[in-house]
Amino acid sequence: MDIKNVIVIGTGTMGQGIAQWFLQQNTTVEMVDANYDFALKSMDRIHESLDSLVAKGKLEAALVSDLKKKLSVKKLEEINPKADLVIEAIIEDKEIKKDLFKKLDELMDQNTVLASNTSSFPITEMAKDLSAGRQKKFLGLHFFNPATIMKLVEVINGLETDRSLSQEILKWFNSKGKVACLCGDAPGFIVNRVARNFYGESLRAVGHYDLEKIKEVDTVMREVGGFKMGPFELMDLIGIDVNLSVTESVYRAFFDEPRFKPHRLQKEMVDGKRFGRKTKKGFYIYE
Ligand SMILES: C[C@H](O)CC(=O)SCCNC(=O)CCNC(=O)[C@H](O)C(C)(C)COP(=O)(O)OP(=O)(O)OC[C@H]1O[C@@H](n2cnc3c(N)ncnc32)[C@H](O)[C@@H]1OP(=O)(O)O
Repeated sequence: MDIKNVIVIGTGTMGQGIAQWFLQQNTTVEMVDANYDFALKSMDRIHESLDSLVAKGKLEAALVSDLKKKLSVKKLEEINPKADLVIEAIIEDKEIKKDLFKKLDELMDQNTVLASNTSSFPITEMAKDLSAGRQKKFLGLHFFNPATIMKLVEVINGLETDRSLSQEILKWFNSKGKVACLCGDAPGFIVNRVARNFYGESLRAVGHYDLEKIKEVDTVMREVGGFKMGPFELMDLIGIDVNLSVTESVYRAFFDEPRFKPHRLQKEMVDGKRFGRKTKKGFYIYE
């Protein structure tokens, strides 16, 4: 199989990274966002990112000029109905995602594959209101931030997903340098489930906002634990708001299992609009 045309819906941090990664595979990418101007800004940021790869000598200027022509911003009703793949990377709200997929089910050709980049919602449940044919062509494709760099892609089958399709997609990603792995359709899949305790225990260890303790935990996990980033640095990268909604969703999906319980400090940070790097203020301040 080959993926030549992709539509990415939702152009926040993840959607933007996913769109850029596909573009760099020479795929035609259409970006859609409920806020059209925001999508245009995301396209500008992809252009800037590609230009910086040219400046670093990692990509040829001529190639980047060709790639930019393959990237566009569209309204939902204008997208190519025959695209190979649509990836949804919108807000982590199950009902909003399900409504979008119902619209896409009608809009898109029967051969188009629909995928969700959900961090935590079960794929079978997301697919259940779609037509029987589409349920076979619906799966989870979960990328990691920054999507242009992080190799892992979790591939998740719903109960009805055509197994040969997910195997083909898995092979396609691996042939493009990603490390794709098949995960069970369990809340949080693999990484976001295991990582709940990385964040949760760290939050419980500091208890309340205390920058010195936060730095201490991060330093220990990075320098001694061998993690690329400490838990608080990583929450700032992912977005503390995004991380809280993933925590709440995993917690609820496991019937309020105490080990996945969100921490009050996460909520306090979100209430204070300290979302992390994207607002220049999270556990750390970014000038
Ligand atoms: C919530 C979701 O459902 C799931 C998730 O996304 S969970 C989060 C998963 N992500 C992680 O665990 C990230 C862990 N951190 C890392 O891997 C690394 O620290 C990192 C890749 C972010 C940065 O790498 P590091 O070597 O520490 O720093 P640095 O030297 O500044 O950057 C390395 C390269 O990454 C690039 N980079 C850094 N941050 C970036 C970002 N946010 N976006 C795009 N590129 C970035 C840099 O430009 C640099 O590129 P270059 O080699 O061409 O110069």
